[in-house]
Amino acid sequence: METFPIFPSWLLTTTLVFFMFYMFLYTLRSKRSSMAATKLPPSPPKLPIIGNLHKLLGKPRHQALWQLSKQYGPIMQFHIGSKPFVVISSPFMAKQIMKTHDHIFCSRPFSTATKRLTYDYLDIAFSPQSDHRREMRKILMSEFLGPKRGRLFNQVLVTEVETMVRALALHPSNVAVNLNTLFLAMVKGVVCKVAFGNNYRQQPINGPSWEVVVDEAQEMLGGSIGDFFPWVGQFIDQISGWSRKMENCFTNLDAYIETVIDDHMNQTVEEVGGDEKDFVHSLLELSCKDNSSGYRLTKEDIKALIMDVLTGGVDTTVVTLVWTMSEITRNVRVMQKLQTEIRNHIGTKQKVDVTDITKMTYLKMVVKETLRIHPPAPLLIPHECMRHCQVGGYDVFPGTSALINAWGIARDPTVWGDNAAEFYPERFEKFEVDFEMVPFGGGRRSCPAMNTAPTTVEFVIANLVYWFDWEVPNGLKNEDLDIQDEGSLILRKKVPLCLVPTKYNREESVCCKNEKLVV
Ligand code: HEM
Repeated sequence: METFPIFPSWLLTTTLVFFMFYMFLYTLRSKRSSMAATKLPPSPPKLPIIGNLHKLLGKPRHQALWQLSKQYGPIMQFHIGSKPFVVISSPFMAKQIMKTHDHIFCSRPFSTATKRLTYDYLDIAFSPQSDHRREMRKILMSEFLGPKRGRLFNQVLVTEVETMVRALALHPSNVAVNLNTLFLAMVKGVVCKVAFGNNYRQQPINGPSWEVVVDEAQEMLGGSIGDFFPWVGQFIDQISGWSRKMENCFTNLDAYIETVIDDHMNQTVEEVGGDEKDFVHSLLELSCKDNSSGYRLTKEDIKALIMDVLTGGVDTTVVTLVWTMSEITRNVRVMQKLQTEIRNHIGTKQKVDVTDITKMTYLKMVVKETLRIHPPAPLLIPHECMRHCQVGGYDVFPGTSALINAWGIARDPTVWGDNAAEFYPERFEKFEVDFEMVPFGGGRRSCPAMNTAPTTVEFVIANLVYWFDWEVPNGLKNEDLDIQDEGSLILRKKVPLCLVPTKYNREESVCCKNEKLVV
């Protein structure tokens, strides 16, 4: 019996064969035409397995990528192992990523360390885009960086800076001070006192010191072999000891944060005191009730927020202070002009107030110029693309990470002129900045402290150059100060900054060595 009486079987078979052949041709054609329509950014030739990794060998990443961008253009496709990147090297392309397509490039890539150190992506800085992350960012802005905490922040900053200035005034004459150590103690003091109520210097944490653990965490956040070479890389992470080191680092930091939270939970209402509430007190309050968006913080959320403050807030500020002092010391003209501005402004007053800073225009230009020439995060934090889009006429697909070369863009002579490599703060008298320098990133993932952090740096620098003159030790000229850098996630001065302070004698307007300071 025939199955389809009005359709003879030979006709059915022939139709089916033709249909399948047509579908095959159609698929082939559409595949070809979609390939032809896809325009990927230019890319250096890749090697099997490692991709373009070999192109990064022997030089810091931001420098190697900047060099390659000269050959391949302001948007360049790049592979490290199996992971695709686009490297962004011009203000126009940076604007495309952080403004035009900000809603598409506002996620972050996965990595083993970011997942672990952020309590499975409960934080702000390293988590993929989500409603939870937006909520966390709002909380940090209102409870730590906003005006609510402003009074306490200024109080603590002034006290810590006065302590630092007093210590410097008592320093033996002609002996160099290690400013890296000094700045770290001061910034840590400010951040910890505003966030936790005290420095927690004495708190026991298992194993290495607080500074070592935070340093290690930052190094780990830069990525591991396993992030770029699944399977083999993860195996290497295991046998090289990286995974164990990361686990130890997490355990140490978590123990520290746990101590801070438990101490706060054990405090009585009287101990807390209305005006003196710190960041952790506020977070704990938020964990007892829904906030205006109907969200209630968990203990893990609080830990992730503290982790962001520790890993994001301390080192970046210290590095900026070190670079600012380095540049003004080696640029004697800038130092003298800055001292004149500050000393004229303060006049016969007994001290520098936070409010004085707003009127010091040259000081602001000096800090801005430092952030231009030494952006602490030279490639920012990668912005991950969430869906297909076109950037500068090229296709970029989801899962691609954008590395924005803040370091290269801010030194480009085609943008900044022939003196791009020179430390010249006066350039900002005329230059209106848009995406020509992005030391704080941009868009939804920009640094939430971009308005407050420069003020902290300005206040510290104003005090240091007001109260002291600075010299490079060992008879070297100030102009010869070594400013080599190192690092990938954070770009630091390679050798610690050691300088000799000489107290400024306000009465005689001459310098006399090592007098007691009246602050
Ligand atoms: C001079 C000091 C600072 C510099 C140069 C700096 C720089 C940066 C940069 C480059 C980013 C990445 C932006 C991007 O990917 O587009 C960032 C993100 C971030 N910074 Fe800062 N930062 C500084 C101070 C601080 C401070 C004091 C805090 C606060 C506690 C902080 C908290 C954060 C957080 C939470 C993020 C993640 C933002 C997000 O992904 O939404 N930073 N910072």
